[in-house]
Amino acid sequence: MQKLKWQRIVLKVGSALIAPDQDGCRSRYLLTIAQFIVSCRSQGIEVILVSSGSVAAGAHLFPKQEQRSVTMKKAMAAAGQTEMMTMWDRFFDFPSAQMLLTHGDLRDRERYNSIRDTVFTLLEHGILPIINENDTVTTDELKVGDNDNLSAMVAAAADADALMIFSDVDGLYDKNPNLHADAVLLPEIDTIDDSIYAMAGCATSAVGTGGMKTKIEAAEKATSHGITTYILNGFKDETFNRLLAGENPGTIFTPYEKPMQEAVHWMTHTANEQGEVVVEGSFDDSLAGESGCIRGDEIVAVHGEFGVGDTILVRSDDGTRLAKATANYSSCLLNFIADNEQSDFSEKMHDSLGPVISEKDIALLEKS
Ligand SMILES: Nc1ncnc2c1ncn2[C@@H]1O[C@H](COP(=O)(O)OP(=O)(O)O)[C@@H](O)[C@H]1O
Ligand SMILES: N[C@@H](CCC(=O)OP(=O)(O)O)C(=O)O
Repeated sequence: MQKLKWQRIVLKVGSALIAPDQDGCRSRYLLTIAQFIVSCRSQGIEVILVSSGSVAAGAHLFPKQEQRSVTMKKAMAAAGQTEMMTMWDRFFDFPSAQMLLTHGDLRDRERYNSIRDTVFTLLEHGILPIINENDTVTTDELKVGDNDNLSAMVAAAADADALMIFSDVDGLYDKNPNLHADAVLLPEIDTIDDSIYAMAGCATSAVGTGGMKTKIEAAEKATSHGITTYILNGFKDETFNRLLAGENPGTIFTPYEKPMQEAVHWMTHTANEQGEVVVEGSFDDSLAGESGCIRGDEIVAVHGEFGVGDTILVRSDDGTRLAKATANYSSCLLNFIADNEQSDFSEKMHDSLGPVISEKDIALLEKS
């Protein structure tokens, strides 16, 4: 076995691997994944597991005809999560730790930092973090909604160098292989653009969420942070043998040559904007001015409610999304400045508090 090049990897395991018969957890596929985790760790690679499957694992505890409602799925997740953790834990002779997260946690910078600290501390002590979305507490507003995107956010937070998404197909095909017999597997993707998204269809299994679309979104998030991303078939032993031999058994997405810095990546891909400011004219006029920041008197309108430190969207008055940024002023104060445009209040605020947003806290978005 050759020495693998990764230092820290995130493995994402889809529901179909956890509960292939939709009748509780099965060890059939997990045993091979667990052996892969053990092999990686024995080579000194730090592993973080993002495990889907709590809903699928818990389903058998509830009557079939009642399983459709959101409330019932939350109950299935609560019961299935314990079953799933018990199953994982049984495979290892080292400790594992459960972390249940929501998008609400990840997009709050303090909670995000706390998640990072916990992951690093667990890894330092040889404990395997096993992460899932906290389905029982999430609302539409607070959830990531699929573990592909969650795993990419986790990989970025953990500064991983590879993200491996184990699913029920060999990788990304030019069209859904479960619907088209002539679909062709794409072994390597260098650039993720609309043509790649156009190939992605929905999940066709009863337990999957998001299909290929969310896996490509995850690959985009991860590769922009310099993380090599794979989509792989977790049903096949061959996948793991080939990975350990240093080969690519599925689809590999190559990382950006110039990855985003961690804080900019978080702002772009994880933080939700709490509100927005509209600035006059183009990006070049407003953001790249001589001070490299936005001043109160350059703001045309303020939408939503946000406080100091919240992430906001900067939009130009023609609707273009220019950037995400950390607000140095609250929406309340900005509205006051906008309402008192004629006075010298804005100038005074700028002199005393500094710019509304400053260069170091801006993540530029592509012009659309
Ligand atoms: N272009 C494509 N290439 C491969 N699979 C695709 C494609 N488009 C849609 N799919 C579907 O995506 C499914 C995998 O996604 P999903 O069911 O959500 O898996 P998981 O539970 O592992 O997250 C495949 O079983 C397949 O039906
Ligand atoms: N959090 C959910 C998994 C959601 C999800 O993304 O599922 P999958 O598409 O199988 O990775 C659960 O544990 O059932």
